[in-house]
Amino acid sequence: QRFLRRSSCSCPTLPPGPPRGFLRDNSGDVPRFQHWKTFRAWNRKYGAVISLYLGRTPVIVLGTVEAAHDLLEKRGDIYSGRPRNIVGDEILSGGMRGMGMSYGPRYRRWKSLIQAGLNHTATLSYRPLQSVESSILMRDLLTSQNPLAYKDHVRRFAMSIIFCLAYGRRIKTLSDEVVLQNMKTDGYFGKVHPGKFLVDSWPVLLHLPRFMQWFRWEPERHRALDTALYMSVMNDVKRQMEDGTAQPSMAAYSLSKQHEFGLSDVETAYALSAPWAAGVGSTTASIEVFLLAMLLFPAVQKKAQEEIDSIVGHSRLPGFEDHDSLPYVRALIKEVTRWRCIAPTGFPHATMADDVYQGMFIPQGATVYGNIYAMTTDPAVFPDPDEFRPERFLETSDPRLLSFSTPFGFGRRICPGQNVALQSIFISVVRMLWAFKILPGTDKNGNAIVPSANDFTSGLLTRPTPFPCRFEPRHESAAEVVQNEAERADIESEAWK
Ligand code: HEM
Repeated sequence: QRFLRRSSCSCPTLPPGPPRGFLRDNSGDVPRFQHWKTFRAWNRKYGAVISLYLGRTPVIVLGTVEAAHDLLEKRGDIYSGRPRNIVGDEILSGGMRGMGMSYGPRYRRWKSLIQAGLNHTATLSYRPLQSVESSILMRDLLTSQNPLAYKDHVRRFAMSIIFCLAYGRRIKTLSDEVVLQNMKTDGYFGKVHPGKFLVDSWPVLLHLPRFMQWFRWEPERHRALDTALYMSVMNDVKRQMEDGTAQPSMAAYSLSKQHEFGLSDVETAYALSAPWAAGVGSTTASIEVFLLAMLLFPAVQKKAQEEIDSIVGHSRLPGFEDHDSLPYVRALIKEVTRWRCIAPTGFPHATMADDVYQGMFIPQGATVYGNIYAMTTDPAVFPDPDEFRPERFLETSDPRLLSFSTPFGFGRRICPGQNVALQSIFISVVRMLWAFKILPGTDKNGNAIVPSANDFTSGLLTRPTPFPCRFEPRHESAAEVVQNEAERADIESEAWK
């Protein structure tokens, strides 16, 4: 009612957008598959700030970095909420997953634990761990015969880093019981998006007698499983702390300071699961995007390898100490995160008060998407956006490119794990480039299977659909150095047993 009145008087009106359909609802116009493409088309047609309705909720989509900066960053006091997600956040997660929490005291308590584990100094301290895991990844890639096996190796690499920094223990194989349990959680969580359940559109159903609230049954069963898993991995650390065998980890630190964070046991357990929930799929998908780009743009692969050879030579693996001497590789990684961003609409923010921007009314309770996909493919900022061209980040003085972090979101909700992610990506990417010719798989006649640049999954996160990829040692010493480094890593990794 309020929104209708606003838009039909002389007060500022909602931003322009696609024509409202039946009951003013645009849900039918938003495809289930890769909805970000439609959002981008609307941003191009109607402007940098557009509005639509999903059910009864006004939705604002921001299509340029400037608009995202003006609103999500500069007006963070208004734009840092999250939309209500009854099934996903309230029923399935008991309101304990920080990513879905609205901005307020509970979120800030959660965030202080996350910051303690992912701040700049903590992130630098994970480099030895990331180095060890990447050495093991290199051996996995060198020795595996199956051209699709890299997916599991990369996933194990990303998972083990996150699990170690959160709980101080490695994941040696994807058949680890904790991983198998977690797959059930992840699988279900991925399916719980707002709009799927009637109660998200009709919260009045929450007034039904509880035994009649059929929509609770399945998520509540999953919540019990998730809680048991998160508590059990945290309690393992508690026991190790009592025995004096605990490794430094986010869990050990936050348990030792639990009263300062002001979180209960179960809230702490859920907070510790956040890197796991947000950091594994995203890092894995980014490394897959890197591999896809290397198959499709072999000249870029070669140029990066030449840079690495000139700085590192052939007798040792590159490491973090080489980071600052490899500008092309650094630009290549930025381009990986831009060329095919893996969180195309970010995670939705929500407004906590009414606002007016450039004469347009943005109501309290609106869902606000930063359209990362539109921003990272804007030809005015990134000419020929489908081209994978690291040079665009080197031959520029445009501040938007020099401090490029768009793929990680905006303002107070910006990804707190971005530096952990970038370190994992750097160390794996630079070592793969050093050691291997990254080549397409071949069919039974020996012809290269060139993957599509556009075949991606849909969801909150997107990743390339699987494509075969081969890893061929680039020079005489590569295999030997990889094997030796992996043996050393086996010994060093004992620290995180
Ligand atoms: C390349 C890899 C990654 C990408 C592209 C990425 C991207 C994002 C994006 C777009 C958001 C939403 C920001 C917003 O609301 O504006 C986000 C949030 C978040 N990310 Fe990441 N992320 C990555 C890796 C990681 C890693 C490795 C971790 C943990 C170690 C992590 C932890 C989180 C958490 C906890 C949030 C929620 C923050 C909040 O709601 O306040 N992410 N990420």
